[in-house]
Amino acid sequence: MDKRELMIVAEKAKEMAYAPYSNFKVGAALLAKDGVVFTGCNVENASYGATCCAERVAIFKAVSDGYKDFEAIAISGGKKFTYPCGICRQVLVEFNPDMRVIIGESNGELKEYKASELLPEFFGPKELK
Ligand SMILES: O=c1ccn([C@H]2C[C@H](O)[C@@H](CO)O2)c(=O)[nH]1
Ligand SMILES: [Zn+2]
Repeated sequence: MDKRELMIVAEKAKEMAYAPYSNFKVGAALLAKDGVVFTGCNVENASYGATCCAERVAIFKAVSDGYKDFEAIAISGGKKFTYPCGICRQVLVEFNPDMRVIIGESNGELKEYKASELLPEFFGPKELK
């Protein structure tokens, strides 16, 4: 699956977002190394801090289904590029600092980063060994 196809899956996942407070819907599509794709959407809560971002929903779904090796994640949010928040960046580098992070604009333009580029000098699993 190429990055444009992965972004289309993320756009579709965004339709499931539960975002009655921010009205900012986000979808994510996470590509595992064996080709399986997991989706996520943001899930908000009346107790705002209980909200979970689309990216983490996708990662946690995948991990709970036994997947830990991820190749790429596409994120679809607003009209402009929606970058993952700090907490999600931390969760992405945990599993693969080289994971490709694909973000897009409504005009179809895509940008791609490595997860570690978005969180330089991160605290990770190696610190606890
Ligand atoms: O990359 C992002 C940025 C924001 N959000 C969600 C969290 C919250 O529900 C809403 C507004 O911050 O967007 C995500 O899911 N992913
Ligand atoms: Zn986040």
